[in-house]
Amino acid sequence: MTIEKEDITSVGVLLVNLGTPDAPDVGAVRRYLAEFLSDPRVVEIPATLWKPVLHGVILRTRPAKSAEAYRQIWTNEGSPLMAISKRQRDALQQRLGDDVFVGLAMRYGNPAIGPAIAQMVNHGFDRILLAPLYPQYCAATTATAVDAAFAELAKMRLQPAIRILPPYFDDRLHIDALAKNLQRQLDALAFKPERLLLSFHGMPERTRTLGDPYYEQCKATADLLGGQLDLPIDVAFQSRFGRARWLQPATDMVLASYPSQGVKRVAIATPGFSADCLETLEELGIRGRETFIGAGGADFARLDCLNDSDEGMQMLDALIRRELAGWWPAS
Ligand SMILES: C=CC1=C(C)c2cc3[nH]c(cc4nc(cc5[nH]c(cc1n2)c(C)c5CCC(=O)O)C(CCC(=O)O)=C4C)c(C)c3C=C
Ligand SMILES: [Fe+2]
Ligand SMILES: [Fe+2]
Repeated sequence: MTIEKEDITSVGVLLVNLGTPDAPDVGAVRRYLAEFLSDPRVVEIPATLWKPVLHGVILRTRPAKSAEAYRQIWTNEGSPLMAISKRQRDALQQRLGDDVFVGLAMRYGNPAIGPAIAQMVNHGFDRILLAPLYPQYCAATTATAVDAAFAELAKMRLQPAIRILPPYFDDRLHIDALAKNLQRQLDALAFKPERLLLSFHGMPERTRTLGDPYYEQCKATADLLGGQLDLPIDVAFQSRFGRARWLQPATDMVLASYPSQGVKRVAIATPGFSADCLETLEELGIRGRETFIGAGGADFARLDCLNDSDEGMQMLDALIRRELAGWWPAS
C-alpha cells in the first residue's frame, strides 16, 4: 500500500487573541480577571507578594467597575472582541477554502487555547499554524499565548508540527492595510482632524529593559504608518494598570493636553489591536472623548481597528498563506 502525502497531512490555523469575559456581570468578569491577572507573564511580581493583593484587593474591587464598563459596549452578539474575532475566523475560513481548517481560541476565558489545540489534534490536524493576533510582540501577550499552546502539547505523545506567525508590526501588508483602512475612515469624517493620535496598549516600562521589543515595534508601526498618511501623528500608550511606571506618554494625558496646545480636532486610532474591544470602545471611545471634550476640544473621532474589514482580512489572508508555504497548498 502506498500512502500519498495528501492523505496524511491535515493543516489547521488557530487564530489567538487575548480573551474577554463570558458576560458583562461581576462574576464572569471576576473569573476572567482572576485568570488574566494570575498569569506571571502579565504581572511580573513574585506570587507571594502579588497573590494577597490580587485576591485581597483587586478581585474585590475591580470586577464591579470593569463589569460596568463592559456593559456599556456589550452587543447582541456578546463582547465586541469575541464577536469580531468570530467574524475574522469565519472570513478567513471563507478565503482559505475547505482544505485548511481555521479555529479561534482566547488566552483567557473561552474558547481556551489548550482544549482548542487538543480538539484539532483529535480531529487529525497534524500541522498547526498558531497565529497570535498581536502585531507587536511582548511577553505579556504573544509569549503567553504560545506558552499556553505548548503546555497542551506537553501532554501529548504524538504532537502536531507547529508554526507560529511572527509579529507583523512592520510588515508591508500590515502597514498598507492600516493606511488604506484609516484613510478611508478619515475621509468619511465630517471634520478634518489636526492630529491623528495612535494609541497602543501600555506596558510597564521595565519590560523594555527586560527584553520586550514592544515599545520599539509600536514606534516602528507608527513611523511607517505616519509616512503613508497626510496628517501629523502622535503616539501614546493607554490602559495603565498598577503603580509601576508605564510607557510614556499616557493617552489620557495627551488627550487632556491637546486643547491647550491649540489642537481642537482629533482622530484616534489603535494599530496595536487587531479587533475593537473594551480598551478601544470604552476607554477611548467613551472616556477618551470625555477627557478631550472636557478639556476644551471641539471634535473627536475614534477610528475602528482593522477588525474584519476587507483590508484587514486581505492582510490576514496573505500573512497566513505566506506562513503556510510548503504545508499548503500541497505540491
Ligand atoms: C494589545 C496588546 C495588549 C497588551 C500589551 C496588554 C497588556 C496588559 N494588559 C493588562 C491589564 C488588562 N488589560 C485588559 C484588557 C485588554 N487588554 C488587551 C490587550 C493588551 N493588553 C485587550 C485586547 C483587552 C480587552 C479585553 C476585552 O474584553 O475587550 C484588562 C481587563 C479589563 C479591565 O479590567 O481593565 C486588564 C485588567 C496588563 C496588566 C498588561 C501588561 C502587563
Ligand atoms: Fe490589557
Ligand atoms: Fe483597561
